[in-house]
Amino acid sequence: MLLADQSEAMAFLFYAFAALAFLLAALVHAAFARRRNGGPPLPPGPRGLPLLGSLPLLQSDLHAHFSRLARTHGPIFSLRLGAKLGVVISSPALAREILRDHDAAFANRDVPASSRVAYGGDANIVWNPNGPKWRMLRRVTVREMLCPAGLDVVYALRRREMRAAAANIRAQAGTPVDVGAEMFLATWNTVTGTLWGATLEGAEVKRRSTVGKEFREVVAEITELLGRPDVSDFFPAVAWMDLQGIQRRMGVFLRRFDRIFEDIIEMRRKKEGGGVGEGKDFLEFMLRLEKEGGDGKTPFTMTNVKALLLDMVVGGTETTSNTVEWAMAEMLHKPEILRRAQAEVDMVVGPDAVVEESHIGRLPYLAAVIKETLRLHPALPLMVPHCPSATCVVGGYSVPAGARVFVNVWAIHRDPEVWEDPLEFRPERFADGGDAGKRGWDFSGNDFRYLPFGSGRRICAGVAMAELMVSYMVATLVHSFEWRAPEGIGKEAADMEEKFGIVMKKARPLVLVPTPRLARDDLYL
Ligand code: HEM
Repeated sequence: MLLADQSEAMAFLFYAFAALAFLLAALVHAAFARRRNGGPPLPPGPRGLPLLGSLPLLQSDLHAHFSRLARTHGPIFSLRLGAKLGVVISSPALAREILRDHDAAFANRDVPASSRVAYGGDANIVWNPNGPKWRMLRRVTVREMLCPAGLDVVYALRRREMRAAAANIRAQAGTPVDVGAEMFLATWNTVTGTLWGATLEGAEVKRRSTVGKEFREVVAEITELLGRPDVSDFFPAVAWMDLQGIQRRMGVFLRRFDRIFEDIIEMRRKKEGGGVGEGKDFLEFMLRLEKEGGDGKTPFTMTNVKALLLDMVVGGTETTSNTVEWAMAEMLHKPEILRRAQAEVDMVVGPDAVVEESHIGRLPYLAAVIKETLRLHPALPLMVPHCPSATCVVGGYSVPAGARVFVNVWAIHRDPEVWEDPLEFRPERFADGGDAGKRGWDFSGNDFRYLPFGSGRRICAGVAMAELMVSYMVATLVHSFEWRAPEGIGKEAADMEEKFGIVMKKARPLVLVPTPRLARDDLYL
């Protein structure tokens, strides 16, 4: 239960102040009622409790909970969350209406109170409304950092980090290794290296893992808080009280990142003798843009610099490393898939060489493994909620402006109407002969039955980087090592329980024992 972990005092305060919000809720209700009289009805849905609606009834596995509700109420349903209306979409046809037919209206966000703590909530890409500012932030980020050409420039950095990760795992051969933690560190170093050209200080093995763990925990906390329904969002009148303490906790984590960003910017400025140099990394580019005051049409401030850094380190790290962790967990359960992936990489790379990014295009089975992983374990199971700027008709129902719209991509990816044996991990469906393979389903979001990165204007800005990093990491892990469960634990080492957050993770970390399988030891250096 959402509110089960609140202290009694908090609960008392909440119910006391909820009364204040009653008036607001009544007004909203009246507005909805007027709309019902004038146009199509609101989507059906659970009745919920007076005033609070379904808020206290939400379950912590929100994606699965919504999926269960869809079975009763249909592929579009609404639920009252305090003074706000939530709408949940669980079918490809309706996702298409939202993300293609009404893309302009739905390409907006309902900024959570916890995100306003971060640079006001509208200085970055993720939470900016569809408009010139968002377009500019997204354009410069993709053009300068995340497009294939921008990524090519920093291949050496990705290679160095991947080799360091392989060496680090090699050093732990025969002992249990936390696969997600290793991959997080590699991703973190790659993303921050691409942003400001630096890896974490103190690269010796011990230091590497402690620092990686520290940041992983912070990012995981942030994405968990972002996924948690917050009373402040549903009763704006009492938002200032921060009854669940979500804004306060978010503030602590964000101040930590802010200090890191300030230090890095300061160091960069000192290095350049007070000015901004001609360097090639993304920070350098942003500092120049900030100095020029923007692109001539839209201003670009220091707050934007830091907010974009935050977007990248929060949006680009855990999403990627969790996907690798799920892929490895699935393969532990199906050794024949691991064997087939290894055979493919062995054939292309050979046993006395290491995987390079240039090999990836020649690994179609590995690509199918990754697509299948993202089908069953989409990193953002409810995407980032959308919010229509105007009332739209979807599936014959009114979706009012300002509603919080969840596209349940997790449910769509497990829909038996779309997928044969939907709960089976079967990469073959994405390989050449498979149904999804024949249909050419990829990450572009053009087919609404498969959209792990979203679709339309708000599609993930980092698709190219994510695909590259996940493929490179999984290829390296399966090529360089044999993997088995730790002694006495068996396949429980890779139990598949999920922990919901805006980014979904494994409830328990995947811990496996690696054995080197490359021909020579020096290949791990
Ligand atoms: C496997 C890895 C990843 C997955 C599955 C993923 C998936 C997604 C999804 C589903 C969205 C929301 C789309 C929507 O709301 O319609 C999103 C947004 C976003 N992602 Fe990713 N992502 C991944 C990695 C990355 C990386 C590596 C970066 C950058 C370094 C990144 C940057 C962003 C940004 C900036 C947005 C916000 C886009 C906007 O609101 O305009 N993501 N991602």
